[in-house]
Amino acid sequence: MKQAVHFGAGNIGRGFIGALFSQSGYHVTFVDLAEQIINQLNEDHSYHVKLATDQQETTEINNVSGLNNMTQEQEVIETITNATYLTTAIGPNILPKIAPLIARGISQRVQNTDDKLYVIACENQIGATDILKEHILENLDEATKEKLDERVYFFNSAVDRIVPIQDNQGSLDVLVEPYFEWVVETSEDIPSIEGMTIVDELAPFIERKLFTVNTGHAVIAYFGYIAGKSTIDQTLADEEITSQVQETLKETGDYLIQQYGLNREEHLQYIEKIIGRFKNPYLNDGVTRVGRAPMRKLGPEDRLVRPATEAKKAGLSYTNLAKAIAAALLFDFQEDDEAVKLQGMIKEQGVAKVLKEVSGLDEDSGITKEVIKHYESLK
Ligand SMILES: NC(=O)c1ccc[n+]([C@@H]2O[C@H](COP(=O)([O-])OP(=O)(O)OC[C@H]3O[C@@H](n4cnc5c(N)ncnc54)[C@H](O)[C@@H]3O)[C@@H](O)[C@H]2O)c1
Ligand SMILES: O=P(O)(O)OC[C@@H](O)[C@@H](O)[C@H](O)[C@H](O)CO
Repeated sequence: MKQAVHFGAGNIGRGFIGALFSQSGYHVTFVDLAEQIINQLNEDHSYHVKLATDQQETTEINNVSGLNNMTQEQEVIETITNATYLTTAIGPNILPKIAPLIARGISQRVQNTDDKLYVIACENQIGATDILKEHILENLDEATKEKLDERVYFFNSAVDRIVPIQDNQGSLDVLVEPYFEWVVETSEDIPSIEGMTIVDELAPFIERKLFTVNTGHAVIAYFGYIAGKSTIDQTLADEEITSQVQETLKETGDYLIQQYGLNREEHLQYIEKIIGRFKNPYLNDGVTRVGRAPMRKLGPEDRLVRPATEAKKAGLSYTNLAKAIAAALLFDFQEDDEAVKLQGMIKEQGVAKVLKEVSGLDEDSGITKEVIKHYESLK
């Protein structure tokens, strides 16, 4: 049986990427440090993906197993040696941590076989596979690096499916929204995977996704949090916040339309479809999940700051994006390590210095001034 090894047996791992490999006839080995999930995968060898709809249509996912990357390094290396695909959905900040083990797997593999391995990071981050590749290369010797050509391929991708935190302790089953899109950038003729879309150029797809789905989501999460809401769909019942989302997505939309020559009508329909997805009442998706890791989300290339800087460069409006950045700076959820750290930094250094350090924005830039104005009125 063809083999896929997937790092991150969490919501997207089990609920989307791993499920597509299994449905395409692969055995999927999930690699994770969550001992309970790994044990259960090895006991059950299957789980269910349930759609967040009225009917809860359910698909059984088979041929799955698990390995713990902390305690079963040698087994992970063996699995990489035999795999066709190596994917991740583990969180952008974790990629540097898993790269050394992947590098060891690749080193052993290229000694043993000329078969091709396709590496794809499925994270909400522009160029995530390129970043993972850099970390892997740092851990390879020159002889191995020379053997990568035509043996190990690295493809960037964009991944879209809302999978909330699961409310079913002790079960591997995953509730997911019906919609999904997995776009992979390559010109190679690669083994086909059900549900994977191949494109020559990823930039318009990942930017459209990140700066519409994830920007919109972040706006709802941060304004919802401030308003004391607990879920995304509940927050959208607030008309003021819904209109804030629409105004912000008009700003990212104007940038995307100009940058990629998108059709305005089609893009407006894309926005409406996404807002419809956010309203799904069966998902029960928490504002604290969607707002998680605010320092990552305030990064210079991420969903709030990048469209604001691009809009500014293009002479377009960015005031609603600045307001969303201000709302993100007020996300003080105590169970989120980045939120706690960010609040400490703001207290110590003030907003302008934090925006410089976290978002790469100059202290006297127009965006920083606009963010501070909104921050003062929101707090
Ligand atoms: N959930 C979604 O709606 C969604 C949609 C699209 C993309 N994504 C992206 O997919 C990625 C994963 O998100 P998720 O929602 O599935 O998160 P998640 O927390 O459900 O899953 C992450 C998994 O990684 C594991 N992990 C963390 N650190 C690890 C380490 N050092 N070694 C091994 N395993 C480790 C965790 O135990 C967990 O099982 C993120 O980049 C996210 O942005 C998520
Ligand atoms: O995963 P994050 O933390 O980058 O972003 C939170 C959500 O916006 C995200 O997980 C979406 O649900 C997902 O990107 C939908 O495709």
